Amino acid sequence: MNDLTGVTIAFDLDGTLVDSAPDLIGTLNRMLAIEGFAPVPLSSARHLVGHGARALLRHGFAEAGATWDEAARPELFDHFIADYVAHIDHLTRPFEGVVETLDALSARGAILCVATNKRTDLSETLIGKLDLARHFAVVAGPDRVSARKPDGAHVIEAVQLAGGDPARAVMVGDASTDTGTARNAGIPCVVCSFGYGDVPPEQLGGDVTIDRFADLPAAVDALLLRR
Ligand SMILES: O=C(O)COP(=O)(O)O
Ligand SMILES: [Mg+2]
Repeated sequence: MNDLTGVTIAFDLDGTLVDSAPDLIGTLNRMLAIEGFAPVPLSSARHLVGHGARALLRHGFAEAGATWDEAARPELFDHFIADYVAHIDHLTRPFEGVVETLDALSARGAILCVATNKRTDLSETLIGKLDLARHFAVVAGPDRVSARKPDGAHVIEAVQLAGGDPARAVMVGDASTDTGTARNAGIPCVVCSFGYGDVPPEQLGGDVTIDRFADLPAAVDALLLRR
């Protein structure tokens, strides 16, 4: 096993480290119920997670036949956040193998950080409640950096905040936002097929696809060898 000292691995959060769709869609469905609309099924709505809360609301409302008009009803967004915070870890769990794999990568010297389109405060709350905080040098939501994914600046600045070198970084994600970020930043990308991607994983434009989180170290080794 190679030494990973000097390598930084930047993780997407929703759909990559944690299976958070049940709680996010739960909040979406409680809001739809208040507005008098039927819930959207988890199976058809999970691919909406990964582009931030506003995108989830806009597309989730559309899927239910409702209209998300934040300009007319700004209180709805605050309601979404309050409801989500109240339920943030009810059903959400790390994907299988996450804790052991992060420990193994850290033990080999890698710096780990998070680059997510979920707001930093919500991300830190969730990561704390799931007892994952010790793994990460920094958790960077879009509000902690100068631009949000798929802008490459999001992952570059997250890696720098973690004390790492973007020239020796790898992105790990589940959606087009992540592969786009990696491409824009000029860093390689591992795609997690078990996440919330909206197209088949091999069409996302990543460098390696993994079907289990535990396969990540081998994927990182393969990418670093290729470089
Ligand atoms: O959609 C979100 O809330 C953020 O999702 P991400 O962690 O996949 O970037
Ligand atoms: Mg994601």
